[in-house]
This record gives sequence, C-alpha cells and structure tokens, in this order.
Amino acid sequence: MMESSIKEIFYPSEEEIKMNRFPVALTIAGTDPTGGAGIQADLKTFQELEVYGMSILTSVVAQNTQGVSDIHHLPLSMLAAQLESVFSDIQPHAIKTGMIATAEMMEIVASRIKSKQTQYIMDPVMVATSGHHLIDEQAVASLKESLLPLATVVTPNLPEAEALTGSPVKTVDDMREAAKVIVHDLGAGSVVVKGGHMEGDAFDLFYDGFSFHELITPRINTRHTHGTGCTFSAAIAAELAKGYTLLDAVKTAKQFIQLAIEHTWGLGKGNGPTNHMAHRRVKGAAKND
Ligand SMILES: Nc1ncnc2c1ncn2[C@@H]1O[C@H](COP(=O)(O)OP(=O)(O)OP(=O)(O)O)[C@@H](O)[C@H]1O
Ligand SMILES: Cc1ncc(CO)c(N)n1
Repeated sequence: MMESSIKEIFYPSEEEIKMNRFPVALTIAGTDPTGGAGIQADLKTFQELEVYGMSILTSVVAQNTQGVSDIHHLPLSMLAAQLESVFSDIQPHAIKTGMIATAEMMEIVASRIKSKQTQYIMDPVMVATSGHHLIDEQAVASLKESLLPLATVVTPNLPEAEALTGSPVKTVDDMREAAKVIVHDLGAGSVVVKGGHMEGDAFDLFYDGFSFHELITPRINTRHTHGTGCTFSAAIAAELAKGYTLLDAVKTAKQFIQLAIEHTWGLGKGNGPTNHMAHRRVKGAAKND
C-alpha cells in the first residue's frame, strides 16, 4: 500500500510531552562550524522539535558552504571517554550517528549502542555535499558489518545506497531493490532511501521490511541544501525519542526538512544551510501559536 505525500505537521502538545517523559536524544557525529550539518545541525533540530539534545564529537571538520578544508579525528580514547560521560549519567531515548570516519571509531560506537535498548538512527555519512569524502574505505565495511545491523532505521542518500549495496541506485525501482537489500540482507530494521540527488520531485522511499511508503514533496529549486541529510535524520531521531511510530517520525522529518529547505536564508557563498527554524512558520506548530 503506497502512502500519499504528507499533508500536515503534527507536534505533541505540552501535555503529551509531559505525559510521555522528557525526551532526550544523542547525536554522535562530526562538526560543521557554519552550523548547517553535523552535530550543530543535529542539536538545532532536536531543540526545534522540543527534544533535549546531547552530542558526542567524532571528528572536528573545518568546512563551510564551499567545501571541506581540513579534518581532525579525535583520539579513540576521547571518543570512548565522551561515551562513558554520557551513558554513565543521562540515558538517551534515541541515538543518531552521523560522520564516523574510521573503522576503529565505529567499533567503539557499535559496542556501546549494542548494550543499549534504545532507538538507533544511522545516517551513513560518507561524502559531504561538496564531494569531500568524510570516511575511509575500511570504515564503509565496518559501517555495514558493525553499525548497520543495530539500526532501527538507516537513511542513505543515493550514492550511499550504492556504496552499501554495491549496485547502481538511479531509479525508483533501484531504490526499492536497494531498500530490500539494506533491510533483508544487511540487517537494518528499516530504511529511508533519500532521493534528494534525483531529478523531479523530492522522492524518498521508506521501507520497514514489510511495506513501502513513498514520501513525496515538490523539489525546491535551490543550491542551499548543505546538511539536509543530517537535519532529516536528526528529526527522525527527535520524533522517535518522543515516542512516535517510525512512520510518523519519518513523515514529520520529511515535512520538517521540506520547510527548512524552502525557507533557507541562502547564507554563504556556496551550498548554504537549511533553516532549522522554518517549521515555526507553520500555524500551530510552535507552542505559543
Ligand atoms: N531541493 C530539494 N527540495 C526538496 N527536498 C529536498 C531537496 N534536496 C533534498 N531534499 C530532501 O532532503 C532530505 C535529505 O536528502 P538528501 O538526498 O539531500 O540527503 P544527503 O545527500 O544525505 O544530505 P547532505 O549530505 O547534504 O546532508 C530528503 O528528504 C530529500 O528528499
Ligand atoms: C560533519 C558533517 N557530517 C555530515 C555532513 C554531510 O553533509 C557534513 N558535511 N559534515
């Protein structure tokens, strides 16, 4: 059964949040000093969706809207220490991973996530919008073998879906086949194959292992799409932290990123960031509307 495109935003009332619990989400990712991607985008997205955000750094990335100029991977001991700091004190309801550049880092993160009963959203970050590779070859293998099978949902774009499956992913049929491989062969709980890199409508395909759901919104004609994938997966993490179903979380994330792209401020000389506050323009979405 194919779902139609999204019709409205649905945010919890104050009462619903109090009733559920105070939702907490953790991002484990790299940095983006211009704020459009990485943990900066994740924390903004958590906050906009009324989820308490925590963050663990994997790599410090010198980047802006025109590209990546340098990357410094934190020592493995620092990654392990940050994980201990968080998990010995505040338990997240949802964990999202973004850029994890090396196989060694992935193994450390995977061993922690394995021991947690929590929703895990994996954004299999491989290449920045500018085309700069953010993880090494060995890390791709480790991502597939160690992290991906732990994921509640994984959110590859088309090139990442190709890297994961080893097959071209150019058409909707290719997306469907890739989704089945990622769930049934590679072991992810579910997958959203993101169609941002395709022509035509912004077509994403969500597959939960049983049925396909098409999430389709009009393509916004803009170059300002830096960090769209980070923001989209962070929105899914926030909604899962609040206790929404996976399909509802994906639908809300889709609407969130659509607005964020549509209302971009066009910052920077290159591919600018999205506007993480745009959802507030939708009547009734913000608390005091
Ligand atoms: N121009 C656009 N108009 C509308 N939606 C878009 C556009 N570009 C991307 N999207 C949507 O943004 C979300 C992220 O998809 P995208 O393919 O851009 O991820 P990504 O390549 O991983 O992002 P990034 O690497 O820049 O963080 C998807 O829901 C996609 O459909
Ligand atoms: C840190 C980081 N993660 C992910 C992306 C993907 O856009 C990026 N550019 N930077």
